[in-house]
Amino acid sequence: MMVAALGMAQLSRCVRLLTARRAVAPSSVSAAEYHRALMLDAGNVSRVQSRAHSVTQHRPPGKLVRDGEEKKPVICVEGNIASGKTTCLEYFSKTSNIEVLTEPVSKWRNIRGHNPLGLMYQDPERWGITLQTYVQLTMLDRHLSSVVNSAPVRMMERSIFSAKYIFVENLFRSGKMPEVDYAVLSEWFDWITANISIPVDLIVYLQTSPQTCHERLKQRCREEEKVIPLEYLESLHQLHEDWLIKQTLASLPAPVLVIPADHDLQKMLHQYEKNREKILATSSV
Ligand SMILES: Nc1ncnc2c1ncn2[C@@H]1O[C@H](COP(=O)(O)OP(=O)(O)O)[C@@H](O)[C@H]1O
Ligand SMILES: Cc1cn([C@H]2C[C@H](O)[C@@H](COP(=O)(O)O)O2)c(=O)[nH]c1=O
Repeated sequence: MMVAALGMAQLSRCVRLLTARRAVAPSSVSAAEYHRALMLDAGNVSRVQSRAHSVTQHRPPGKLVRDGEEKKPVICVEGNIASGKTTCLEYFSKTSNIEVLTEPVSKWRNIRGHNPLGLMYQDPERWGITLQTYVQLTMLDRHLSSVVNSAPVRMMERSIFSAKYIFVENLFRSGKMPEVDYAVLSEWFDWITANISIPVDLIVYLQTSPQTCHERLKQRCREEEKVIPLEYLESLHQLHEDWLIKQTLASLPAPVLVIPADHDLQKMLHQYEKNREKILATSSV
């Protein structure tokens, strides 16, 4: 469908589709078109913050590469807890032909009958390393996962980079992760990123206020997260800003497109439409 012409009625329908989680017939966009458009677009996307990593760097020499890796562009959607990442991914998956990889939260809540996510929130000093080791493994697995369909673009929820730069960093800086745990996780992370090719072509940052996330988090009511205070979201927010806006925290694996995301759902869908070209770099979706 030509989404550029999407009207209010269609947007409302998309809101209903998101709620109902029904499938919509995919449309087509080629990977070659995506690459070309993304390269051409680089100069005139005003809110793309930097271009630290080019789409041509899919196979850096000397790194391990997953068998049969395709040069399918990878977009990572980043943002605070409950900022609307899943909702964003669902919207694009229902209105365009993309492969969507959501965060493996269900694994973090249940590994062989244990719940490392819940344990971490109960006692971060003891269980932070346990959760973050598993997050790092499962996120790496997501990055390296085989292409599951013929969609020319892959959209992922978060990345191995935000797990490290935001969550591990926050645990350590807040004094809730012992230095030795942080050192072990950092060594693992450095080894992985030095030796394994983890291509990311664009980061979409859903920029919210911590207050908005706190409201949405309470509304979502995930059992483990009931203990999260506003201050925790404020710390995570600051790290996101340092990493993706100020670019003082750590290197960026890809350019950043910032989407203000405090708005209600209807307005967010407008925002996604406004940014569709920049995100998917095609007009044929
Ligand atoms: N723009 C929005 N306005 C109000 N509520 C929203 C909006 N986007 C998402 N939500 C709701 O907020 C909660 C968190 O959204 P979700 O997409 O799961 O966030 P994330 O994946 O970033 O944690 C969910 O209950 C979702 O329905
Ligand atoms: C990546 C990552 C996540 N978490 C926690 C934070 C949240 O409670 C969930 C993810 O939920 P979201 O709604 O998708 O934001 O997992 C964590 O503690 N450590 C991490 O590295």
